[in-house]
Amino acid sequence: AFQHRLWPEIEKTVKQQVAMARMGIGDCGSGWQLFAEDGEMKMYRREEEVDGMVVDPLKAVHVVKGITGHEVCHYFFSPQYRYDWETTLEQMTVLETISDDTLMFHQIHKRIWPASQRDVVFWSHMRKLPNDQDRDGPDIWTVVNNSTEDPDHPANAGKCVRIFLTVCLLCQTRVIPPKDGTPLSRDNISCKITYCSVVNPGGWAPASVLRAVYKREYPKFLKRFTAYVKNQTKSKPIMY
Ligand SMILES: CCCCCc1ccc(-c2ccc(S(=O)(=O)CCO)cc2)cc1[C@H]1C[C@H]1c1ccccn1
Repeated sequence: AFQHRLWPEIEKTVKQQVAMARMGIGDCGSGWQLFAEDGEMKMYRREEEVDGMVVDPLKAVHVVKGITGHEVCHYFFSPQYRYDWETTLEQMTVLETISDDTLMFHQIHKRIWPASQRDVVFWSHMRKLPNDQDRDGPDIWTVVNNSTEDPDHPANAGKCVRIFLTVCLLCQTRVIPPKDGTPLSRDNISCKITYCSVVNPGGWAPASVLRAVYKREYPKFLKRFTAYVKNQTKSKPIMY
């Protein structure tokens, strides 16, 4: 297939991000601290600063009944649904359709007082991965979003401060076939979701403001997004 200029970077980043997402939290010695918990959802962060700016890596793990990894990645990747679940989104533009599973976006997010408004340009790639642990187990699906440059959208040219991010959504479907051999239903499936993100807020913002924003926004985002996928899929055939 035609090699897009970004393809080598996409390949490398996807492999790297999937490997990191698959690594567990490890023991508390690994620096991950649990900062939010809600039922099956657990959110961890590491406190890290680059040039005095908070860039705390985040890792969330969640198990959601009744949906598959393919469905979670489909609704996360596809632009037509994003305004339904991404509450901090003010504007989203698809800059380029690189292939049917790879898009480039420009997003302007709502201003969060007292910080200035942010925007981001990133490529987004969705992929099915072989389940190398359990050969005949269901596939693993992932979406990786990674900041990139776009000559038509130079950083910090307008009113927004450009942020930089790397996000990996890794989904493993679990199927527990019913004993009595009846056909599979959504009661027999669940999805283990691992969401990893590192956001560099671009221009300076007070560490206390950023950490408060993340503490509020990330749990809200993951709960709202997964509830959205359950609602969208509940009366549709299962997409494996
Ligand atoms: C002073 C705040 C500076 C940072 C503002 C900001 C910008 C982008 C983002 C962001 C951009 C993309 C993604 S995604 O996972 O790729 C999905 C596609 O939208 C995710 C989060 C986050 C935040 C921070 C609000 C915080 C926040 C945290 C989770 C969700 C929403 N908002």
